Amino acid sequence: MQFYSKEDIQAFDTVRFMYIQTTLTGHIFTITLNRPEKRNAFTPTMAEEIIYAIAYAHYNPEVRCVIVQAAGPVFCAGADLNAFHDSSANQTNDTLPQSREEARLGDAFEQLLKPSIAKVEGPVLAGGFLIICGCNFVVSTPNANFSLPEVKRGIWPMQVMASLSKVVSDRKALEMAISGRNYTAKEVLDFGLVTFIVEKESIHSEVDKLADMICENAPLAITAGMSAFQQIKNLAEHEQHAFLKAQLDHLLQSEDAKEGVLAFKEKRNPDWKNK
Ligand SMILES: CC(C)(COP(=O)([O-])OP(=O)(O)OC[C@H]1O[C@@H](n2cnc3c(N)ncnc32)[C@H](O)[C@@H]1OP(=O)(O)O)[C@@H](O)C(=O)NCCC(=O)NCCSC(=O)C[C@@H](O)C[N+](C)(C)C
Repeated sequence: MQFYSKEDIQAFDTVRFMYIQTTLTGHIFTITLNRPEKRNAFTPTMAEEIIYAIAYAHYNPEVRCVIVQAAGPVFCAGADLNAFHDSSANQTNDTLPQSREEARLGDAFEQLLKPSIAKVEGPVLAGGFLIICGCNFVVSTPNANFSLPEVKRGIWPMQVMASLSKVVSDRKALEMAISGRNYTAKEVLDFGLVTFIVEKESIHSEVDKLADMICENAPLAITAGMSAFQQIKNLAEHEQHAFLKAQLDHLLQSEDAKEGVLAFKEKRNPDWKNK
C-alpha cells in the first residue's frame, strides 16, 4: 500500500476518526461514512481517514472482507464543494499518521488486496463513485440512484472517470458524465456498475451473507490472486504466462493449498491458516 506502511497502522487504535466509524467483527471490517448532515460529502481529511482505514484492512491479517456503508439518507454526495474554495472548511485530523504521499481514494481501493463490498442504500454522486468503483461488489437498494453532477457545477469528474472506465464501457462512462443525470439502480445494474439489487429490509442480511461467503474462502489465495490480477496489467502479453505460472506455483506451496485439497478429500470445511 503506497500511502501508509504496516508500521503506520499500528497506531490504528489511538486514532480518533472525525468522519468515519470502523468495526472489526470476526474477519469482517466495516467502514461507515459518518457525516450524514453533509450527506457524507468528503473533505480531504475524511478521504484521508477512509484511506487510512483501508490501509488497516489491507495490512491486518485478521481482515478478510471490507464493507463500506453510510450513515444517513445519502451514501455519498461526492467531494465537499466548500472544501474546493474554502480552506477553513478543512479540519485536519492530528491523530492520523502522516501519509507517505498525497493519498487518492480511487488508488487506495485499487491497492486493497481484500474483497470489498459497498452497501448502498441511498444516492451516490460524483466523487462517491470512487468508492463504489473501487469496491469489488456493489449491493444496492432499488431506490438508490447514481449520478455524476460535476458538469452541473462547472467541473468534470476527472479522477472518477479513470475509476469508472475500469467498471463500465467508455461509452457509458462518458454518457453518465456528459448528461449529469440521475440513473436508477436498475439502470446501472444493467451495465454492471451495481452487482445486485436487494430490498431495503434485507440489505444488511444479504451483505452479511455475501461477506460470510467470502470469508469462508481461502484468504491467502484471494489476496495473492487479487495482487496477480493487478500486476499482470503492467506486463507485456509474452511475460504474463510465466508470471502467472510462478504465482500459482508459489500458492501451491502454501499450507492453505494443501489444506484445501485435504479438506475436500476428508469431506470437511477447510481450516485456513492464511499461510
Ligand atoms: C446529495 C443531495 C442530492 C442530497 O439532497 P438532500 O435534500 O438529502 O440534502 P441537502 O439538503 O441538499 O443537503 C444537506 C446538507 O449537505 C450539504 N451537502 C450536500 N452535498 C454536499 C457537497 N457535495 N459538498 C458540501 N456540502 C454538501 C448541503 O449543502 C447541506 O448542508 P447545510 O445543511 O449546511 O445547508 C444534494 O445535497 C446534492 O445534490 N448535493 C450536491 C452533490 C454534488 O454536486 N456533488 C459534486 C461534488 S464535486 C465532486 O465530487 C468532484 C469529484 O469528481 C472530484 N474528485 C474525484 C477529486 C473527488
